[in-house]
Amino acid sequence: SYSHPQHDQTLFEERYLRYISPLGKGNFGSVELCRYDPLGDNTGELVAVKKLQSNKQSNLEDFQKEVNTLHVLHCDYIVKYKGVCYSMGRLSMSLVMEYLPYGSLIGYLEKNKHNINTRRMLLFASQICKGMEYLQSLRYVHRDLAARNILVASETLVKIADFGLTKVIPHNKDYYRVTQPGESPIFWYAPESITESRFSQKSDVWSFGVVLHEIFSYCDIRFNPKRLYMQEIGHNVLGTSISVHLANLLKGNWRLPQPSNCPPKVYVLMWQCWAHDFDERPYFSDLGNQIETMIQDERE
Ligand SMILES: COc1ccc(-c2cccc3nc(Nc4ccc(N5CCN(C)CC5)cc4)nn23)cc1
Repeated sequence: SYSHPQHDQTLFEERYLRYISPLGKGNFGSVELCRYDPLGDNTGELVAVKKLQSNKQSNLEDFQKEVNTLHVLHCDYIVKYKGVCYSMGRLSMSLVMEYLPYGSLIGYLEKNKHNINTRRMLLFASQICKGMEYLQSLRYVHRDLAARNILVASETLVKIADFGLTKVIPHNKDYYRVTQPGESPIFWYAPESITESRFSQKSDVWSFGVVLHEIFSYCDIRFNPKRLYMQEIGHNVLGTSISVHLANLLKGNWRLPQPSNCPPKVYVLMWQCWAHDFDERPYFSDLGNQIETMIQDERE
């Protein structure tokens, strides 16, 4: 049966949404930990609430698109959307999502690096692959796949979050061209995204390779992709923009170095994701199969 959009979205009443603490700043706003407590006795559930930063019309439209994107996604490896909360008489709105207690992958890996083995890192990588496979089955391109946007639900489960930059590929094309580059995470971008603002399932695969590098570097700030690229480009680049230097570096086949604790077979996987020609990059289904095989082989 046809579901009316406004009835389809679960409505959270602002008066029951109790603020607890800040969780972070995203693309279009801040995310806060709240308890939705209609009974007023602290038995309500903890939720992550993404507040729209400013009531600029453009942000509201983009935010509504993010809500519509998340609303249709149902996957164990994608952060669950719970509903919306209107405030200021529907002038402002917030996105209500499930709260994942362990936070982003960056903080988690840094804090727990000494008791996370290769097997667990491969498990997280395979879950991100499955989440991306699901996303692509709906013709979505995430465009901001990075460890900072992966959340940890438990010691054995991670989920993809932050769909602020996600786009749907039109049916007659296999890529999406962006007009407003905005604040671009170019160090996670494929070459064609840097030079032509071209985004596809294969540019998300490139970014996944960078996420693999982050995971096997335990998200150590010293080996952060931006830092490693800038060391190679040189910090005092003048004139031409950094993205031109980065595109040339990638064209010349320079890639992020093998992290110290990274098994050679995983570094080979990263290089598959970083093929300059996007047609040579594997699909997330191929990557998922290769990683599953590595997990079986991991005796640890
Ligand atoms: C970019 O900032 C964020 C922040 C939160 C979220 C988000 C969306 C949807 C669900 C969700 N669950 C959590 N959990 C969470 C838990 C702990 C922390 N940190 C605890 C330690 N603090 C020092 C930093 C925040 C951050 C997020 N965050 N979160 C997305 C992007």
